[in-house]
Amino acid sequence: MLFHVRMDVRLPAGMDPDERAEVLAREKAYSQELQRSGTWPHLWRIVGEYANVSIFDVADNDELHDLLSGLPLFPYMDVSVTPLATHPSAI
Ligand SMILES: O=C(O)CC1=CCC(=O)O1
Repeated sequence: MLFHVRMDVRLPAGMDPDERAEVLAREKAYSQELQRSGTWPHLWRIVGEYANVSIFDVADNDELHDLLSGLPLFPYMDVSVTPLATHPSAI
């Protein structure tokens, strides 16, 4: 199943710089592992925003929820999920 996911990152302004760097490094490693496995086939920056749009390819809602809630940045993001179906005109 494919899902469109938008993530808006909202790190606290006063966050400790070392803690910020550490969580960002863990986020990068986590997302790159999922990208390599094909579970996260698209990850795009939204121009002018600290946000991304992503496509996830997972078995079901529960797998997506587990992956998203495991993101190191999950406590610092607003996440919006849109399930995708096949468009009848798609070729
Ligand atoms: O910077 C972001 O958009 C948040 C994020 C998701 C995966 C990643 O590596 O960073």
